Amino acid sequence: MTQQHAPRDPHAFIAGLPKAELHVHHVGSASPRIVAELAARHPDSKVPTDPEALADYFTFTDFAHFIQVYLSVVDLIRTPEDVRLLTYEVARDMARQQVRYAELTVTPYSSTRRGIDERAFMDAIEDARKAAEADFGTVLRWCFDIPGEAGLESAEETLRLATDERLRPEGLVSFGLGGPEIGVPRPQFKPYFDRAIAAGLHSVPHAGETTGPQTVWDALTELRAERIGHGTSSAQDPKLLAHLAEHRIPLEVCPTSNIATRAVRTLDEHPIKEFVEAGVLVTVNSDDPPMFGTDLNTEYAVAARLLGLDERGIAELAKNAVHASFLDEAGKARIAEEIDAYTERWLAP
Ligand SMILES: O=C(O)c1cccc(C(=O)CC[C@H]2O[C@@H](n3cnc4c(=O)[nH]cnc43)[C@H](O)[C@@H]2O)c1
Ligand SMILES: [Zn+2]
Repeated sequence: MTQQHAPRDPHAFIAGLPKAELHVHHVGSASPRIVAELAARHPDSKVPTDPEALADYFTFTDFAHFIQVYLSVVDLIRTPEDVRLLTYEVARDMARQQVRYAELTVTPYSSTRRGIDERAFMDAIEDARKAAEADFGTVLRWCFDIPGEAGLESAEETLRLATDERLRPEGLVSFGLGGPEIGVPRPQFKPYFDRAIAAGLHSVPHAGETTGPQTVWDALTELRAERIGHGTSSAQDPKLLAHLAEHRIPLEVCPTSNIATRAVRTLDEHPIKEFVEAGVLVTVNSDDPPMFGTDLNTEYAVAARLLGLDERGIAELAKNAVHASFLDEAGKARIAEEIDAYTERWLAP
């Protein structure tokens, strides 16, 4: 990606730019409006509904605190109708930001272990996916992730839900691994990723978000990662950066998330520029946008500032996500052409 003079104010350009998002969590995308609606359905919850109190509740002392709060929102989702509402409304919020395609990370284990029937869960996400595509034009695909800290039982269960022909949803494209990394070594999940890959799923684990570059190497060599969730600590290892660049393994970079969970101290210390300078394919993502007080458009503005990009550079960044996606080639070409046409219209005198 070439770096240029930063545009005067990139926000308006970004707001209308067609985009793809590759790293965004299902429950972590619940807006204050959705949280309030779910809390009204289940008034015994400890999650506040008042937007100001919620912003305070979504201020994290560290990554472990973030996961604790995240799970309290997971506890709000109790019925298949909750799942459907959440999914459909998340797609509505994406469409408002001109997101044409998103791979949404869903943790089915967290819902089925809380008592939601597995068949009803799959039907709810699929029903919402189809309705969202018809109503908003946003195409959703699923990444089912293992909540690693919940142990190998959660890996086995996630694999079963992802590969059982009677359950596996049509929109499922990939298999992931999320949650804390400290004390959760990646290699133990190799047999599950091997079976998921054999069943035709792409491998997209989180790695190097809260631990060092060895976790990224493990994700590549043991889990056969095709993209890396975060990969922030890759910046500490020049050989790893060269490997990522040479093998065209994209990083799913989520700048504001890394600050909110205190994985990185400040935005100016974020290594996104080092990734680009090393030739790594960078995609920009929002992770858990309302929890981190952000959205995808804001993440593009942050990346544009850190990388010194003008409109064409920002459009290139948007095309990186399209190329790194698991959409078919015709679908990729359609969105890439839309991005080019939008950019040319914007820059026309
Ligand atoms: O659901 C449970 O019962 C459960 C039990 C033990 C541990 C867990 C988890 O660790 C769930 C973590 C959950 O967090 C999601 N997530 C959202 N954002 C991020 C992120 O930035 N980095 C890593 N994980 C993230 C992820 O989808 C996990 O499934 C659950
Ligand atoms: Zn994530």
